[in-house]
Amino acid sequence: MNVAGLVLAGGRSSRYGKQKLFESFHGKPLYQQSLAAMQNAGIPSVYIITNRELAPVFENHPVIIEEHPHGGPLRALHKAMEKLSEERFEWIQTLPGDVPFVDGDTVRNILQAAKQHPNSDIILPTTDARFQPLHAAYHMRCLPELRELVKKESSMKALYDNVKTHQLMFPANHPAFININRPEDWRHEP
Ligand SMILES: Nc1nc2c(ncn2[C@@H]2O[C@H](COP(=O)(O)OP(=O)(O)OP(=O)(O)O)[C@@H](O)[C@H]2O)c(=O)[nH]1
Repeated sequence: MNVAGLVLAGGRSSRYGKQKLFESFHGKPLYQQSLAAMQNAGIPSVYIITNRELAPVFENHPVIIEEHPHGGPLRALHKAMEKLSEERFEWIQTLPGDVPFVDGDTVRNILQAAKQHPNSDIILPTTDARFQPLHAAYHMRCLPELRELVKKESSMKALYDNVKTHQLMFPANHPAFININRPEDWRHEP
């Protein structure tokens, strides 16, 4: 299976008060936990999608730059899929960049489900009855639907409602899905 990793790293961090992705966690910028999780899961090609303003900070890493900053995850996924559609990839595995406890096993489980359900278009993790579309695997077959939804300014939910989505259940309170929105969220270490 040919998989590209994609770390979503172009948010505003308005609730955090400054860019949370570069906060130090275990001596490294927070977003690097997501890169490490992808690499530990055996994904050799991992891209960061971000905007023009933040891009220079990721200087040593392959970056995809959005034309319109802060367009949200659906637009970011669309941009990355267009960009990578000429390459050999079948799936794009996404991760947000603000998840300190994400790990390779979680990503490996999602990709295992992709192998077991080859006709699915999305492997959508679900925990505590909540969908986790920023931690999902998207088959390249989603591209035509993504093009339509971006024109309509739809949300991520519209995508997983409109294509063949396989839900993958994770236990409640799974640490890989804890994200940092505000400075006080660091208190909730698992
Ligand atoms: N590339 C890209 N990443 C995004 C975008 N919006 C959010 N993200 C990323 O998605 C993850 C979750 O983001 P959120 O916490 O929902 O949004 P945020 O804009 O970072 O923060 P708030 O302004 O507080 O909502 C983070 O890693 C963000 O950097 C976007 O428009 N483009």
